[in-house]
Amino acid sequence: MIIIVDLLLMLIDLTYAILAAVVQTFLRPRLKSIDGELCLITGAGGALGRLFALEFAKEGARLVLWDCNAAANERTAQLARELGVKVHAYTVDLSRRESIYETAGRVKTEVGDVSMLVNNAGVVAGRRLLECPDELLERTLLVNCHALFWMTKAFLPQMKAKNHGHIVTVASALGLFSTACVEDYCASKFGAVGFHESLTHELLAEELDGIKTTLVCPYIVDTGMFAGCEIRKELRSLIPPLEPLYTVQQSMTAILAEQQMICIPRLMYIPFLTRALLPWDANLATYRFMGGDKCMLPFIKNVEQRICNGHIKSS
Ligand SMILES: NC(=O)C1=CN([C@@H]2O[C@H](COP(=O)(O)OP(=O)(O)OC[C@H]3O[C@@H](n4cnc5c(N)ncnc54)[C@H](OP(=O)(O)O)[C@@H]3O)[C@@H](O)[C@H]2O)C=CC1
Ligand SMILES: CC1=C(/C=C/C(C)=C/C=C/C(C)=C/C=O)C(C)(C)CCC1
Repeated sequence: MIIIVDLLLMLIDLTYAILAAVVQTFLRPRLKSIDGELCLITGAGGALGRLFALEFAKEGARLVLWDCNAAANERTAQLARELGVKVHAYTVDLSRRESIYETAGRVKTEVGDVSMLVNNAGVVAGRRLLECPDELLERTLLVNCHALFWMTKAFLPQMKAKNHGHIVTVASALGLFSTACVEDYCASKFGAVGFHESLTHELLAEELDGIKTTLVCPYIVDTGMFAGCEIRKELRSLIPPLEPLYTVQQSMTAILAEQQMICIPRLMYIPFLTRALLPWDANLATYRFMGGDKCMLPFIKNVEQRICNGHIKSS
């Protein structure tokens, strides 16, 4: 008898959740205030990280900026300070667990409790699997995936103590569906998506409803990280690479609306769904038609060229 009641309650919840999601698609979401929150952004010296920092600064958040590139990070810090917020920049190597824990300890004593964590830093090997040095493949997993464990272990306890916080995972469309020649990246971003989902379940199971999570899954963004990656010529104007500022503004709206997940552009929900719904060969046929199967080849060529020209190291 109890199971029948539970089943009915579940069906009501399910219907409500679907209707709410449909309605929210058409309504302007209510955005929360983050004025005075302490927000830590990783990869803050990079393209999206810098824009995230400036958007959080505009919302009045105090910033803690992490990056391995001290000069680029300091530049972001300067730009954010010009917007009138307090900024603390730290040089850290996210591929090293001890570096994360040590820097997290310094943040706790020197600045205070972080209430918003934006795990944005990311890398890609950009080589064919069989030609890629092992260390480079490992680095992608360490930075894009393992660092999420250590960052969360370092900062979640403070959030739990107050039942207040927000953890943002910048993953990728390539964490939801995959393509050729980016095995390291897809493995790490699928890992990041799984991490985000499991953490979200854990927080809800513990009734820590004051700690929010948001997963950000963009398509190619014009930051240079995937320079050369392209789909079939005729379809490029239909799904062009994203502008970095647009990507960050869309992500900010999702974060401030406490949205669980965002695909940018929305069109990316389609390959995400079809990957699960259609047979492998049907997906393959659409990938081939759209040039999704070989989209990374010019990117890999580009990286090879930059190695030849000495612009990047071979290992
Ligand atoms: N660009 C794109 O097309 C897309 C990007 N994304 C994701 O968005 C995020 C930001 O990407 P984007 O801004 O384009 O990339 P960038 O390369 O511009 O920025 C990444 C930043 O992270 C830093 N970083 C790299 N490794 C480490 C490390 N071990 N420790 C500390 N910092 C590190 C980089 O430093 P340095 O430059 O010195 O290496 C850089 O400043 C990434 O997670 C990426 O995977 C998702 C979808 C599409
Ligand atoms: C595979 C594939 C596509 C191409 C996707 C691309 C090119 C994604 C690139 C993403 C990047 C660079 C993410 C970085 O984090 C299409 C055309 C949407 C159709 C469906 C299959």
